[in-house]
Amino acid sequence: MWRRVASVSHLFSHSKSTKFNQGGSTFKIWETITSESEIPTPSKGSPFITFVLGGPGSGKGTQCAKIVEAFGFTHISAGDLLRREIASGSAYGSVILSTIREGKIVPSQVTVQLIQKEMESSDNYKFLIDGFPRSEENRKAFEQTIGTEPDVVLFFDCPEQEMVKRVLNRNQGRVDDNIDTIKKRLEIFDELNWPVINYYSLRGKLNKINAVGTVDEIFEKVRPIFAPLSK
Ligand SMILES: Nc1ncnc2c1ncn2[C@@H]1O[C@H](COP(=O)(O)OP(=O)(O)O)[C@@H](O)[C@H]1O
Ligand SMILES: O=c1ccn([C@@H]2O[C@H](COP(=O)(O)OP(=O)(O)O)[C@@H](O)[C@H]2O)c(=O)[nH]1
Ligand SMILES: [Mg+2]
Repeated sequence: MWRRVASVSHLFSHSKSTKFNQGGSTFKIWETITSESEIPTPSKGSPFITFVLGGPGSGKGTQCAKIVEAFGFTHISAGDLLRREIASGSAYGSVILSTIREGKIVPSQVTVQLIQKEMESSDNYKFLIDGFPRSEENRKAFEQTIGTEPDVVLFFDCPEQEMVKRVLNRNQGRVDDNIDTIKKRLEIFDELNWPVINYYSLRGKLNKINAVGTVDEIFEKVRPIFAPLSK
């Protein structure tokens, strides 16, 4: 089993920043330019962790599938783990279901434990953690339990109108893909996910990707970030 010995700090250089306003505060997001020399060499002795952030319907899961195919990551979708937990009839099932139905965030302890189990049972060392952390509390709980920070953070930046349209057309029979829950999820995203995005931006780890366009067009913006990694 892998265990990270020391955390890798700044992996990317930054060339350009954009300022924006959110909830009355000004945030700065770095547009990241990557180059081969800036990517750490992952080794089988320690995990290489990518957090994949973005609002509901921004295309996280879709792009994760492309990254898995091209770069051999193991995809861990926090939402899928929680849905699997409901389906398995676990003791937490009913709490998770009502939380998801209300568009709220499941207690960190539950989600982190599921992610940890998934990581530890994998033979791979390259992980895409999709849809997590959704709050600062999530982020801190992961760091404390797993004992490391992510190596790379992707943020799929998508206008609300486009996210709503995509979620309403998703057709996966999810209890939370209806207009009322989507509104709630977007509110929670604005309130709790932006601080996480800002945190990684300040730490120089954020890769903001414009999530409007075709799936392939967006993947062409993702590919250079991982290009130095072999499959
Ligand atoms: N670039 C895109 N353009 C249009 N539709 C997309 C795009 N990427 C994903 N979708 C569709 O939008 C819906 C939400 O995508 P998904 O990957 O599940 O997003 P997320 O995991 O961020 O909620 C899915 O039905 C998916 O097929
Ligand atoms: O770390 C997580 C991930 C998901 N969720 C819950 O699961 C729902 C669906 O998450 P998922 O990532 O599958 O949704 P997506 O953003 O992909 O539409 C969220 O709205 C939350 O209620 C959560 O509580 N914690
Ligand atoms: Mg998803």
